[in-house]
Amino acid sequence: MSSEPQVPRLVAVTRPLDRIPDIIALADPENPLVWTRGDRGCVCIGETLRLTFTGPDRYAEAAAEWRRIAELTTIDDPVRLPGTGLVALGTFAFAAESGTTSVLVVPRTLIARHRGSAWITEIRVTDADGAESSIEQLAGAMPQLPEATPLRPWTGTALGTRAAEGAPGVAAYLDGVDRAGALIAEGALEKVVLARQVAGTIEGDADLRTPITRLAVSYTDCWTFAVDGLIGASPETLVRSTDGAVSARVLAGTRRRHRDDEPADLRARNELLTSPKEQHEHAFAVQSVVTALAPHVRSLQTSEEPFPLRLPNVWHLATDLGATLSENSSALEIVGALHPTAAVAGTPTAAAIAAIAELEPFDRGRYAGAVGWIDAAGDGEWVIALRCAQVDPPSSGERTVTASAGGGIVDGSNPEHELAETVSKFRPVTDAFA
Ligand SMILES: C=C(O[C@H]1C=CC=C(C(=O)O)[C@@H]1O)C(=O)O
Repeated sequence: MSSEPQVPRLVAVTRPLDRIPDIIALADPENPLVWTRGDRGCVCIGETLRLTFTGPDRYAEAAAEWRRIAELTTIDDPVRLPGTGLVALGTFAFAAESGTTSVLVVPRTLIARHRGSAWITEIRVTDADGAESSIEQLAGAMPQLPEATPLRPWTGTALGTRAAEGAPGVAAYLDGVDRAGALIAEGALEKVVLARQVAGTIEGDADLRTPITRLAVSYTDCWTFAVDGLIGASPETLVRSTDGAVSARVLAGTRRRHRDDEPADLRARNELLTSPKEQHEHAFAVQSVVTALAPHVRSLQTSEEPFPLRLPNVWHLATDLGATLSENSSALEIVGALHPTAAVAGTPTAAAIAAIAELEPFDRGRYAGAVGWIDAAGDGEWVIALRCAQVDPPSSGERTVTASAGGGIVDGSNPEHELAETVSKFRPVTDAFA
């Protein structure tokens, strides 16, 4: 259900910057809003609008509301690059019945770079912000690049040992994988993705730019994000949509990296590429994306066979997809059509979701949902919220950090191996918050 029954009228002004900003350094240390990969990305300072959504129609309602807002927004944007003009960042809950809200945040100030170009965007509500309300006034008072505040020392936390409240411990997770295997053997479903959660605490005023920087520096093939307390670095692109061109990267199938032992690392890679079980698990994920994307696109092409994607912690089987939009769908509408893919739910989808509800006795929150951004044209980039943790607001001088990781269970999955795989998948977050 939408929290904003009346459609606000916004103004957005973008101007080029003559200096390339350090995106992460400019983020609010305690409430960072960041989206970055390599020489691209943005940081947002302040909020002009926050839209919240819950329930089974959260993606569709967000997409419809964004369309209405974008139509009514006055934009002054001479830069005209992906992500200039009006933009919102968002993070969505995995499950329809989740107690966690899904949000779209329209920033007050957005500072971004795209390779050698950089810009600043200011966004306001026209009829609520007094002197700043008209586009002329906003354009006449554009701020310069702000100075970053100094980084505060990081004290860290040992994430990874304590199960999150209400989440299964190691024994319960192993039992869940066993029971999933039994459901698959009975023919109730073919694949289900089971996750577990671990928790830790950080100081209430911890400077979150440290874990974000660590993720961005180490996971250069991933999108590093910080949206409404959800912080992570995801390798899996749900959809990237630019001027009618759509792309996606599907991942499923994993082996731990052996970074200190090259022969063992190559063996792990080759095992992954030749394992019928991993190929099978991967094929379900690709099929789910192709089926969901097909009605919205034409000329859908995929890489011929899965390729090995090397990340610092794991190898993944990966398939890249490209297509052309056949209708005027926005990135959020495509996200709604794709979620949840078999990389995070299973096959068939409904049976997998039911099995997750039965075998995973906790709310995934935004883990395995979508996180990304959208602009006024409906273009954007959305990834699956993997390799991430939710940082709660401070309470009694501390903030709880809850990290989630899971893996696909198919016929022949071994519970101990699945457990080890979750440990490898937690590593980006446990290292970042260490
Ligand atoms: C569910 C997760 O990863 C998915 C993405 C890549 C590989 C996966 C796998 O091999 O099971 C999972 O489908 C996770 O990281 O929590």
